[in-house]
Amino acid sequence: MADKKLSGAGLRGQSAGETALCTVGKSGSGLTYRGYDIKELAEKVSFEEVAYLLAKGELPNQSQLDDYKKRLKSLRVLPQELKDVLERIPKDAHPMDVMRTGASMLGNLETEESFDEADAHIERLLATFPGMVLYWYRFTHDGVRIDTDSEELSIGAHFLRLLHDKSPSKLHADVMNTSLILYAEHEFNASTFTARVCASTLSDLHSCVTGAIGSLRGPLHGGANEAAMELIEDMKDADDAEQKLMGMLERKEKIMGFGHAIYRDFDPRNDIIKAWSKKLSEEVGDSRLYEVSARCEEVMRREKNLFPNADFFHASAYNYMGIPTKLFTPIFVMSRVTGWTAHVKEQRANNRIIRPSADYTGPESRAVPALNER
Ligand SMILES: CC(=O)SCCNC(=O)CCNC(=O)[C@H](O)C(C)(C)COP(=O)(O)OP(=O)(O)OC[C@H]1O[C@@H](n2cnc3c(N)ncnc32)[C@H](O)[C@@H]1OP(=O)(O)O
Ligand SMILES: O=C([O-])CC(=O)C(=O)O
Repeated sequence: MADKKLSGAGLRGQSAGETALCTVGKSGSGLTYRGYDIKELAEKVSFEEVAYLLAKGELPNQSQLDDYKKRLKSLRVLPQELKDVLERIPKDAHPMDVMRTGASMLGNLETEESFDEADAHIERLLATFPGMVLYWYRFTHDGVRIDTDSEELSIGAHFLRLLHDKSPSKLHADVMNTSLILYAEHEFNASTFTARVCASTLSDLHSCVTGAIGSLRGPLHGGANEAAMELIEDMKDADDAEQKLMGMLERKEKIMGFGHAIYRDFDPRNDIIKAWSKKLSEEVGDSRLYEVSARCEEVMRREKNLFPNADFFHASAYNYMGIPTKLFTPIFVMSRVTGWTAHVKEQRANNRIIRPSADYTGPESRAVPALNER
Protein backbone atom coordinates (compact mmCIF):
# COMPACT_ATOMS: atom_id res chain seq x y z
CA MET A 1 0.00 0.00 0.00
CA ALA A 2 3.04 2.29 -0.09
CA ASP A 3 1.65 3.87 -3.26
CA LYS A 4 -1.91 4.34 -1.99
CA LYS A 5 -3.46 7.25 -3.88
CA LEU A 6 -5.33 9.69 -1.68
CA SER A 7 -7.80 10.81 -4.32
CA GLY A 8 -10.92 9.64 -6.13
CA ALA A 9 -14.38 8.63 -4.89
CA GLY A 10 -15.40 8.79 -1.24
CA LEU A 11 -13.96 12.32 -0.89
CA ARG A 12 -10.58 10.58 -0.47
CA GLY A 13 -7.73 12.99 0.04
CA GLN A 14 -9.95 16.10 -0.01
CA SER A 15 -9.83 18.45 2.94
CA ALA A 16 -13.32 18.94 4.36
CA GLY A 17 -12.41 21.34 7.13
CA GLU A 18 -9.90 22.06 9.88
CA THR A 19 -9.22 20.31 13.16
CA ALA A 20 -6.85 20.81 16.08
CA LEU A 21 -7.74 17.43 17.56
CA CYS A 22 -5.83 14.81 15.65
CA THR A 23 -3.45 13.96 12.83
CA VAL A 24 -3.81 10.65 10.94
CA GLY A 25 -1.05 9.34 8.71
CA LYS A 26 0.72 12.69 8.60
CA SER A 27 4.01 10.96 7.86
CA GLY A 28 2.30 7.96 6.24
CA SER A 29 1.59 6.15 9.48
CA GLY A 30 1.50 8.42 12.55
CA LEU A 31 -1.40 9.19 14.86
CA THR A 32 -1.49 12.07 17.35
CA TYR A 33 -4.17 13.46 19.68
CA ARG A 34 -3.69 17.22 20.21
CA GLY A 35 0.01 16.77 19.43
CA TYR A 36 0.65 13.70 21.61
CA ASP A 37 1.75 10.51 19.88
CA ILE A 38 -0.62 7.58 20.33
CA LYS A 39 2.22 5.27 21.41
CA GLU A 40 3.21 7.54 24.26
CA LEU A 41 -0.38 8.06 25.33
CA ALA A 42 -1.01 4.30 25.31
CA GLU A 43 2.04 3.75 27.52
CA LYS A 44 1.70 6.59 29.96
CA VAL A 45 -1.86 7.76 30.58
CA SER A 46 -5.37 6.56 31.36
CA PHE A 47 -8.33 6.73 28.99
CA GLU A 48 -9.92 9.30 31.30
CA GLU A 49 -6.89 11.56 30.77
CA VAL A 50 -7.32 11.20 27.01
CA ALA A 51 -11.06 11.95 27.31
CA TYR A 52 -10.19 15.08 29.30
CA LEU A 53 -7.51 16.07 26.78
CA LEU A 54 -9.95 15.81 23.88
CA ALA A 55 -12.74 17.65 25.72
CA LYS A 56 -10.70 20.44 27.32
CA GLY A 57 -7.58 20.83 25.18
CA GLU A 58 -4.88 19.83 27.72
CA LEU A 59 -4.08 16.82 29.87
CA PRO A 60 -5.44 17.17 33.42
CA ASN A 61 -3.26 17.60 36.48
CA GLN A 62 -3.83 15.18 39.39
CA SER A 63 -6.60 17.12 41.10
CA GLN A 64 -8.39 17.85 37.80
CA LEU A 65 -8.20 14.14 36.97
CA ASP A 66 -9.49 13.09 40.39
CA ASP A 67 -12.43 15.50 40.09
CA TYR A 68 -13.16 14.39 36.53
CA LYS A 69 -13.20 10.70 37.42
CA LYS A 70 -15.35 11.33 40.48
CA ARG A 71 -17.79 13.36 38.40
CA LEU A 72 -18.00 10.68 35.69
CA LYS A 73 -18.64 8.03 38.35
CA SER A 74 -21.46 10.12 39.83
CA LEU A 75 -23.17 10.28 36.42
CA ARG A 76 -23.57 6.53 35.82
CA VAL A 77 -27.13 6.03 37.04
CA LEU A 78 -29.67 5.66 34.21
CA PRO A 79 -33.08 7.36 34.34
CA GLN A 80 -35.91 4.85 34.95
CA GLU A 81 -37.56 5.86 31.65
CA LEU A 82 -34.41 4.87 29.78
CA LYS A 83 -34.23 1.54 31.60
CA ASP A 84 -37.89 0.92 30.68
CA VAL A 85 -37.06 1.50 27.01
CA LEU A 86 -33.95 -0.72 27.16
CA GLU A 87 -36.00 -3.55 28.67
CA ARG A 88 -38.35 -3.44 25.69
CA ILE A 89 -35.62 -3.90 23.09
CA PRO A 90 -35.51 -7.56 22.00
CA LYS A 91 -32.68 -9.89 22.96
CA ASP A 92 -31.76 -10.47 19.32
CA ALA A 93 -31.30 -6.76 18.59
CA HIS A 94 -27.76 -5.69 17.80
CA PRO A 95 -26.20 -3.85 20.76
CA MET A 96 -25.16 -1.01 18.41
CA ASP A 97 -28.85 -0.44 17.71
CA VAL A 98 -29.45 -0.50 21.45
CA MET A 99 -26.82 2.21 21.92
CA ARG A 100 -28.30 4.26 19.09
CA THR A 101 -31.70 4.09 20.74
CA GLY A 102 -30.20 4.69 24.19
CA ALA A 103 -28.35 7.84 23.09
CA SER A 104 -31.46 9.12 21.37
CA MET A 105 -33.72 8.37 24.36
CA LEU A 106 -31.32 10.13 26.71
CA GLY A 107 -31.58 13.14 24.38
CA ASN A 108 -35.34 13.12 24.94
CA LEU A 109 -35.00 12.94 28.71
CA GLU A 110 -32.03 15.28 29.12
CA THR A 111 -32.27 17.59 26.12
CA GLU A 112 -29.40 19.90 25.26
CA GLU A 113 -31.20 23.25 25.56
CA SER A 114 -28.15 25.39 24.85
CA PHE A 115 -24.64 24.78 23.48
CA ASP A 116 -23.30 26.03 26.84
CA GLU A 117 -24.50 22.72 28.27
CA ALA A 118 -22.43 20.62 25.84
CA ASP A 119 -19.73 19.57 28.33
CA ALA A 120 -22.30 18.33 30.84
CA HIS A 121 -24.05 16.21 28.19
CA ILE A 122 -20.74 14.87 26.89
CA GLU A 123 -19.77 13.69 30.38
CA ARG A 124 -23.19 12.15 30.88
CA LEU A 125 -22.94 10.14 27.64
CA LEU A 126 -19.40 9.02 28.44
CA ALA A 127 -20.48 7.95 31.92
CA THR A 128 -23.69 6.16 30.90
CA PHE A 129 -22.72 4.25 27.73
CA PRO A 130 -21.23 1.18 29.49
CA GLY A 131 -24.23 0.88 31.80
CA MET A 132 -26.67 1.56 28.97
CA VAL A 133 -25.54 -1.30 26.74
CA LEU A 134 -24.91 -3.70 29.63
CA TYR A 135 -28.21 -2.96 31.40
CA TRP A 136 -29.92 -4.12 28.21
CA TYR A 137 -27.49 -7.01 27.64
CA ARG A 138 -27.67 -8.43 31.16
CA PHE A 139 -31.47 -7.97 31.33
CA THR A 140 -32.16 -9.72 28.01
CA HIS A 141 -29.43 -12.37 28.22
CA ASP A 142 -29.16 -13.11 31.95
CA GLY A 143 -32.57 -11.94 33.20
CA VAL A 144 -31.03 -9.55 35.77
CA ARG A 145 -31.51 -5.83 36.36
CA ILE A 146 -27.99 -4.64 37.11
CA ASP A 147 -26.91 -1.64 39.12
CA THR A 148 -25.23 0.56 36.49
CA ASP A 149 -22.75 1.98 39.01
CA SER A 150 -19.75 0.05 40.34
CA GLU A 151 -16.76 0.66 42.56
CA GLU A 152 -14.46 0.74 39.52
CA LEU A 153 -13.29 4.26 38.76
CA SER A 154 -11.98 3.63 35.25
CA ILE A 155 -14.47 3.25 32.41
CA GLY A 156 -12.76 0.13 31.03
CA ALA A 157 -12.76 -1.72 34.35
CA HIS A 158 -16.31 -0.54 35.04
CA PHE A 159 -17.46 -2.09 31.75
CA LEU A 160 -15.85 -5.45 32.57
CA ARG A 161 -17.25 -5.36 36.10
CA LEU A 162 -20.82 -4.84 34.87
CA LEU A 163 -20.37 -7.57 32.26
CA HIS A 164 -18.79 -10.26 34.45
CA ASP A 165 -20.09 -9.31 37.92
CA LYS A 166 -16.56 -9.21 39.28
CA SER A 167 -13.62 -6.85 39.42
CA PRO A 168 -11.33 -7.39 36.41
CA SER A 169 -7.69 -8.43 36.80
CA LYS A 170 -5.07 -5.70 36.41
CA LEU A 171 -4.15 -7.12 33.01
CA HIS A 172 -7.73 -6.92 31.74
CA ALA A 173 -8.22 -3.42 33.14
CA ASP A 174 -4.99 -2.33 31.44
CA VAL A 175 -6.02 -3.82 28.10
CA MET A 176 -9.39 -2.07 28.25
CA ASN A 177 -7.66 1.19 29.13
CA THR A 178 -5.34 0.91 26.13
CA SER A 179 -8.12 -0.17 23.81
CA LEU A 180 -10.25 2.84 24.76
CA ILE A 181 -7.27 5.17 24.18
CA LEU A 182 -6.60 3.66 20.74
CA TYR A 183 -10.21 4.03 19.63
CA ALA A 184 -10.83 7.54 21.03
CA GLU A 185 -10.20 9.81 18.06
CA HIS A 186 -9.35 9.58 14.37
CA GLU A 187 -9.85 12.88 12.54
CA PHE A 188 -12.51 12.91 9.76
CA ASN A 189 -13.40 9.19 9.70
CA ALA A 190 -16.95 8.34 8.56
CA SER A 191 -18.67 8.39 11.97
CA THR A 192 -16.95 11.60 13.09
CA PHE A 193 -17.78 13.24 9.79
CA THR A 194 -21.40 12.20 10.33
CA ALA A 195 -21.32 13.93 13.72
CA ARG A 196 -19.78 17.06 12.22
CA VAL A 197 -22.30 17.25 9.36
CA CYS A 198 -25.10 17.00 11.91
CA ALA A 199 -23.43 19.60 14.15
CA SER A 200 -23.06 21.95 11.17
CA THR A 201 -26.86 22.29 11.00
CA LEU A 202 -26.72 23.51 14.63
CA SER A 203 -28.47 20.35 15.78
CA ASP A 204 -28.22 19.02 19.35
CA LEU A 205 -25.41 16.86 20.71
CA HIS A 206 -27.51 13.70 21.08
CA SER A 207 -28.52 13.83 17.41
CA CYS A 208 -24.85 14.13 16.40
CA VAL A 209 -23.89 11.15 18.56
CA THR A 210 -26.89 9.05 17.50
CA GLY A 211 -26.03 9.56 13.83
CA ALA A 212 -22.37 8.78 14.48
CA ILE A 213 -23.29 5.47 16.14
CA GLY A 214 -25.20 4.54 12.99
CA SER A 215 -22.14 5.23 10.83
CA LEU A 216 -19.74 3.42 13.13
CA ARG A 217 -21.92 0.30 13.08
CA GLY A 218 -21.09 -0.69 9.48
CA PRO A 219 -18.49 -3.43 8.82
CA LEU A 220 -16.33 -1.10 6.70
CA HIS A 221 -15.84 1.05 9.82
CA GLY A 222 -16.19 0.11 13.52
CA GLY A 223 -18.20 -3.03 12.80
CA ALA A 224 -15.00 -4.55 11.38
CA ASN A 225 -13.86 -5.72 14.84
CA GLU A 226 -16.90 -8.01 15.07
CA ALA A 227 -16.50 -9.09 11.44
CA ALA A 228 -12.82 -9.91 12.13
CA MET A 229 -13.88 -12.13 15.05
CA GLU A 230 -16.34 -13.96 12.81
CA LEU A 231 -13.47 -14.52 10.37
CA ILE A 232 -10.96 -15.95 12.86
CA GLU A 233 -13.23 -17.88 15.21
CA ASP A 234 -13.51 -20.94 12.94
CA MET A 235 -9.83 -21.06 11.98
CA LYS A 236 -8.41 -24.15 13.67
CA ASP A 237 -4.74 -23.18 13.54
CA ALA A 238 -2.32 -21.00 11.57
CA ASP A 239 -2.22 -23.36 8.54
CA ASP A 240 -6.00 -23.53 8.45
CA ALA A 241 -6.05 -19.71 8.61
CA GLU A 242 -3.71 -19.51 5.64
CA GLN A 243 -5.79 -21.94 3.59
CA LYS A 244 -9.10 -20.20 4.37
CA LEU A 245 -7.68 -16.76 3.69
CA MET A 246 -6.16 -17.82 0.36
CA GLY A 247 -9.58 -19.17 -0.67
CA MET A 248 -11.24 -15.90 0.26
CA LEU A 249 -8.67 -13.88 -1.65
CA GLU A 250 -9.11 -16.11 -4.70
CA ARG A 251 -12.84 -15.46 -4.52
CA LYS A 252 -12.01 -11.72 -4.26
CA GLU A 253 -13.69 -11.45 -0.87
CA LYS A 254 -12.93 -8.53 1.42
CA ILE A 255 -10.99 -9.41 4.54
CA MET A 256 -12.39 -7.46 7.45
CA GLY A 257 -9.89 -5.74 9.73
CA PHE A 258 -7.39 -5.08 6.92
CA GLY A 259 -6.64 -1.96 4.90
CA HIS A 260 -7.29 1.66 5.66
CA ALA A 261 -8.66 4.73 3.92
CA ILE A 262 -5.71 6.93 4.96
CA TYR A 263 -2.76 4.91 6.27
CA ARG A 264 -0.42 3.68 3.58
CA ASP A 265 1.95 1.23 5.28
CA PHE A 266 0.53 0.33 8.66
CA ASP A 267 -1.93 1.43 11.30
CA PRO A 268 0.06 2.56 14.36
CA ARG A 269 -2.64 1.19 16.67
CA ASN A 270 -2.11 -2.35 15.40
CA ASP A 271 1.24 -3.12 17.04
CA ILE A 272 -0.06 -1.86 20.37
CA ILE A 273 -3.23 -3.95 20.52
CA LYS A 274 -1.43 -6.91 18.94
CA ALA A 275 1.08 -6.95 21.82
CA TRP A 276 -1.79 -6.98 24.34
CA SER A 277 -3.48 -9.79 22.45
CA LYS A 278 -0.29 -11.84 22.74
CA LYS A 279 -0.08 -11.17 26.49
CA LEU A 280 -3.71 -12.20 26.91
CA SER A 281 -3.15 -15.41 24.94
CA GLU A 282 -0.30 -16.30 27.32
CA GLU A 283 -2.46 -15.54 30.34
CA VAL A 284 -5.33 -17.69 29.03
CA GLY A 285 -2.88 -20.39 27.92
CA ASP A 286 -4.51 -20.64 24.50
CA SER A 287 -2.60 -19.12 21.63
CA ARG A 288 -4.89 -20.26 18.79
CA LEU A 289 -6.64 -16.95 18.11
CA TYR A 290 -3.41 -15.01 18.39
CA GLU A 291 -1.56 -17.37 16.07
CA VAL A 292 -4.29 -17.47 13.42
CA SER A 293 -4.46 -13.66 13.55
CA ALA A 294 -0.69 -13.37 13.16
CA ARG A 295 -0.80 -15.76 10.16
CA CYS A 296 -3.63 -13.72 8.59
CA GLU A 297 -1.40 -10.65 8.96
CA GLU A 298 1.49 -12.45 7.21
CA VAL A 299 -0.68 -13.73 4.36
CA MET A 300 -2.34 -10.35 3.75
CA ARG A 301 1.02 -8.59 3.66
CA ARG A 302 2.47 -11.20 1.30
CA GLU A 303 -0.51 -11.56 -1.05
CA LYS A 304 -2.04 -8.06 -1.08
CA ASN A 305 0.48 -5.82 0.67
CA LEU A 306 -2.33 -4.97 3.09
CA PHE A 307 -1.93 -4.52 6.85
CA PRO A 308 -4.21 -5.01 9.86
CA ASN A 309 -6.02 -1.88 11.00
CA ALA A 310 -6.98 -1.05 14.62
CA ASP A 311 -9.86 -3.51 14.51
CA PHE A 312 -8.14 -6.78 13.62
CA PHE A 313 -6.23 -7.71 16.79
CA HIS A 314 -8.95 -6.15 18.91
CA ALA A 315 -11.04 -9.19 18.00
CA SER A 316 -8.74 -11.75 19.66
CA ALA A 317 -7.94 -9.38 22.57
CA TYR A 318 -11.60 -8.86 23.45
CA ASN A 319 -12.37 -12.54 22.98
CA TYR A 320 -9.57 -13.52 25.39
CA MET A 321 -11.22 -11.28 28.01
CA GLY A 322 -14.52 -13.14 27.64
CA ILE A 323 -16.32 -10.28 25.90
CA PRO A 324 -19.13 -11.49 23.61
CA THR A 325 -18.49 -10.57 19.96
CA LYS A 326 -21.60 -8.44 19.63
CA LEU A 327 -20.32 -6.10 22.35
CA PHE A 328 -17.09 -5.31 20.48
CA THR A 329 -18.32 -2.32 18.44
CA PRO A 330 -20.22 -0.86 21.42
CA ILE A 331 -16.86 -0.60 23.23
CA PHE A 332 -15.69 1.48 20.27
CA VAL A 333 -18.68 3.80 20.90
CA MET A 334 -17.80 4.09 24.61
CA SER A 335 -14.43 5.42 23.51
CA ARG A 336 -15.10 7.31 20.27
CA VAL A 337 -17.85 9.40 21.90
CA THR A 338 -14.93 11.50 23.20
CA GLY A 339 -13.67 12.19 19.66
CA TRP A 340 -17.12 12.71 18.17
CA THR A 341 -18.18 15.23 20.78
CA ALA A 342 -14.86 17.12 20.67
CA HIS A 343 -15.45 17.47 16.92
CA VAL A 344 -19.01 18.68 17.51
CA LYS A 345 -17.69 21.42 19.76
CA GLU A 346 -14.97 22.30 17.25
CA GLN A 347 -17.51 22.46 14.41
CA ARG A 348 -19.83 24.68 16.44
CA ALA A 349 -16.99 27.04 17.34
CA ASN A 350 -16.27 27.79 13.67
CA ASN A 351 -19.34 26.74 11.77
CA ARG A 352 -20.56 26.85 8.23
CA ILE A 353 -23.19 24.33 7.20
CA ILE A 354 -21.49 21.35 5.48
CA ARG A 355 -23.10 21.09 2.09
CA PRO A 356 -20.93 19.78 -0.75
CA SER A 357 -21.99 19.61 -4.38
CA ALA A 358 -22.62 16.59 -6.60
CA ASP A 359 -21.72 15.83 -10.22
CA TYR A 360 -25.04 15.16 -11.91
CA THR A 361 -25.20 11.92 -13.94
CA GLY A 362 -28.98 11.65 -14.54
CA PRO A 363 -31.13 12.28 -17.62
CA GLU A 364 -31.24 15.62 -19.46
CA SER A 365 -34.23 17.91 -18.77
CA ARG A 366 -37.47 16.34 -20.00
CA ALA A 367 -41.24 16.86 -19.85
CA VAL A 368 -43.39 14.90 -17.39
CA PRO A 369 -45.49 12.41 -19.42
CA ALA A 370 -49.15 11.92 -18.56
CA LEU A 371 -49.89 8.86 -16.37
CA ASN A 372 -51.39 6.88 -19.29
CA GLU A 373 -48.33 7.57 -21.47
CA ARG A 374 -45.72 6.04 -19.13
C1 LIG B 1 -11.46 1.59 12.81
C2 LIG B 1 -11.78 1.52 11.38
O1 LIG B 1 -12.80 1.91 10.99
S1 LIG B 1 -10.56 0.92 10.37
C3 LIG B 1 -11.41 0.30 8.95
C4 LIG B 1 -12.19 -0.94 9.31
N1 LIG B 1 -12.76 -1.55 8.11
C5 LIG B 1 -12.33 -2.75 7.65
O2 LIG B 1 -11.44 -3.38 8.20
C6 LIG B 1 -13.04 -3.28 6.45
C7 LIG B 1 -12.07 -3.88 5.42
N2 LIG B 1 -11.31 -2.84 4.75
C8 LIG B 1 -11.86 -2.11 3.75
O3 LIG B 1 -12.99 -2.32 3.32
C9 LIG B 1 -11.04 -0.97 3.16
O4 LIG B 1 -9.67 -1.23 3.29
C10 LIG B 1 -11.37 0.38 3.82
C11 LIG B 1 -12.89 0.63 3.81
C12 LIG B 1 -10.89 0.41 5.27
C13 LIG B 1 -10.65 1.48 3.06
O5 LIG B 1 -11.21 1.55 1.78
P1 LIG B 1 -10.47 2.23 0.56
O6 LIG B 1 -9.73 3.45 0.99
O7 LIG B 1 -11.47 2.39 -0.52
O8 LIG B 1 -9.45 1.09 0.18
P2 LIG B 1 -8.25 1.16 -0.85
O9 LIG B 1 -8.43 2.29 -1.81
O10 LIG B 1 -6.99 1.16 -0.06
O11 LIG B 1 -8.33 -0.21 -1.63
C14 LIG B 1 -7.31 -0.53 -2.53
C15 LIG B 1 -7.51 -1.93 -3.05
O12 LIG B 1 -7.32 -2.86 -1.99
C16 LIG B 1 -8.46 -3.67 -1.83
N3 LIG B 1 -8.71 -3.85 -0.42
C17 LIG B 1 -8.73 -2.88 0.51
N4 LIG B 1 -9.02 -3.42 1.71
C18 LIG B 1 -9.16 -4.75 1.50
C19 LIG B 1 -9.47 -5.82 2.35
N5 LIG B 1 -9.71 -5.62 3.66
N6 LIG B 1 -9.56 -7.07 1.83
C20 LIG B 1 -9.34 -7.26 0.51
N7 LIG B 1 -9.04 -6.26 -0.34
C21 LIG B 1 -8.97 -5.03 0.16
C22 LIG B 1 -9.60 -2.86 -2.44
O13 LIG B 1 -10.66 -3.69 -2.85
C23 LIG B 1 -8.91 -2.19 -3.58
O14 LIG B 1 -8.79 -3.09 -4.64
P3 LIG B 1 -9.12 -2.62 -6.14
O15 LIG B 1 -8.15 -1.49 -6.41
O16 LIG B 1 -8.88 -3.86 -6.93
O17 LIG B 1 -10.54 -2.17 -6.09
O1 LIG C 1 -10.09 6.83 9.96
C1 LIG C 1 -10.85 5.98 9.45
O2 LIG C 1 -11.31 6.08 8.29
C2 LIG C 1 -11.28 4.80 10.21
C3 LIG C 1 -10.53 4.58 11.48
O3 LIG C 1 -9.46 4.02 11.50
C4 LIG C 1 -11.10 5.11 12.71
O4 LIG C 1 -12.14 5.79 12.67
O5 LIG C 1 -10.53 4.85 13.79
